[in-house]
Amino acid sequence: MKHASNIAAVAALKPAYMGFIFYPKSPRFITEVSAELIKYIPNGIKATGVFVNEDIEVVKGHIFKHRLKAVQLHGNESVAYCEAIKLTGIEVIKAFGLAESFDFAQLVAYQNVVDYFLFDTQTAGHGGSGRVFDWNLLQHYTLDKPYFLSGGIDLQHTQSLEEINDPRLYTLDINSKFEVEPGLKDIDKIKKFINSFDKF
Ligand SMILES: O=C(O)c1ccccc1N[C@@H]1O[C@H](COP(=O)(O)O)[C@@H](O)[C@H]1O
Repeated sequence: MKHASNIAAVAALKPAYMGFIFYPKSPRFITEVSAELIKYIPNGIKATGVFVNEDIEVVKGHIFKHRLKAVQLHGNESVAYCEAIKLTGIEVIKAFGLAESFDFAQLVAYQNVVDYFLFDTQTAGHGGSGRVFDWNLLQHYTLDKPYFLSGGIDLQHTQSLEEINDPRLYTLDINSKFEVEPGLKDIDKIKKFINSFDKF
């Protein structure tokens, strides 16, 4: 999210979270000017900073400056790193890129530190790929911690998403498939997506 009127239009749809990408290599990277717009997000929506292997003091700076309610960590952030962010009092969402080779055992060490896991598609770019992973891999996830499902979710996935019967699936994270251009969300398409569900 980068543009004031687009942020307001998405906020009007009342998502639980709105994400702002503080990763310089992303086409959705927000500058200082666009980061200022976060303050216009209503209290009921969690303004979320998305970071990739960022210096922890830089993350903390954004948390306080922009009054973030959550951070979404998309790199190789350690358990200790997540713990330090958690001490700031905000919600920590730790993202993992899934692929056949993914070792689910590594999640055990994070489970008591983070609020949610986020399962995305494993790519070199760390996220925002628009690619879907094989959701059957989630059969190997044995912990109780609820998770966000992410990675290339599009309008065409509604029915398959409805069929996922997993109480740990906390919410869906949509991104690049609902854009007119990077950082500019397609409001009509998001409305269609929301209205196509009975659950979520
Ligand atoms: O969106 C990005 O550019 C991005 C860059 C680096 C890390 C995370 C990023 N976005 C997050 O990636 C997932 C999946 O997005 P997509 O649906 O595949 O486009 C999502 O959680 C975004 O918040």
